[in-house]
Amino acid sequence: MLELKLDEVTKKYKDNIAVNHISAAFTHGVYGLLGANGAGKTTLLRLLCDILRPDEGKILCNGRPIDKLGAGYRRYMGYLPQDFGFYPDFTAERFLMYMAALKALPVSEAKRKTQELLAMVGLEENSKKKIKTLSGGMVRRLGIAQAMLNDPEILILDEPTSGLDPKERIRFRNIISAFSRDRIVILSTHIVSDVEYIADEILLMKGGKLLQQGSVENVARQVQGWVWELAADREEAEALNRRYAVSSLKNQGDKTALRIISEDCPAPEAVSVPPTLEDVYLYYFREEADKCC
Ligand SMILES: Nc1ncnc2c1ncn2[C@@H]1O[C@H](COP(=O)(O)OP(=O)(O)OP(=O)(O)O)[C@@H](O)[C@H]1O
Repeated sequence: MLELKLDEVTKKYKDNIAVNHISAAFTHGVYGLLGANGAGKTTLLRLLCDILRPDEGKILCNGRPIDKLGAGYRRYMGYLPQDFGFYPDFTAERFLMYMAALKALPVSEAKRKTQELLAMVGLEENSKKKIKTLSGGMVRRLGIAQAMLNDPEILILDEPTSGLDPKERIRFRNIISAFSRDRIVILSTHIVSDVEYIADEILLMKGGKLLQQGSVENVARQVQGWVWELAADREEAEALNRRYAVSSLKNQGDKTALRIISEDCPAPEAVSVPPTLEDVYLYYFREEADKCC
């Protein structure tokens, strides 16, 4: 079984520590790298792909440093960068054939894989269209397909679901779940629901550090006893919203239903409820959530 290991890996951009002494291990399954903008996700994924080299620490594949494995390691690897480059005048099909050639696939296999992947990501009807005429979601799906051309043992996807509509997100989840059997899939996102249902493990990153790693249930357990629900009148709801991290707020007649993350009980009528991954995310990233919403 393949094992990828990060051992105290650090990467700096001048004085900015983008990845700060991260240790983690990956065997087969889906790993969801979750963090707000600037958490260091892209840098970590680029390190795992051997595009960047760590300033400190080691990355090992089956016990061997990946920089020593070189091309041998990259053969194992499929990568979808955050902004993947393509030729806008190529058709989807031609682009996949071209990428297959870069990955040194024999022509007959490239043809077979191209058709198989176009069908898998739901682009067969658009295969002869130029990429510049495809929607953002379709281009993203094409990016996912190109990352899978060489049947990689390690698939690394940077924000694969950005630009996908809800239907495309579900299709993506199903593709990844099926693909991840016996392989390592690591994907980054700041959208909790994208990884909540498919990730075997969650890695929560903030400020270059790994805050948590574990199953969805175990990570969610970090805020066990700190998630509360209550119904309040409008004025009280507004006051609670200013004071606490509120993960949901719904109007229900003349009352407002709130879900609050707080180490202390926010109001006598509040009831403790089981935590979700979304609650954990809000607990750790409240400032970021406040900034963006
Ligand atoms: N090439 C670079 N040169 C200098 N600083 C960089 C570079 N790339 C990233 N950074 C900085 O490193 C930190 C981590 O960035 P990174 O892109 O890895 O985070 P991220 O979690 O992927 O964020 P996002 O979701 O916005 O892509 C940020 O402070 C960012 O500004």
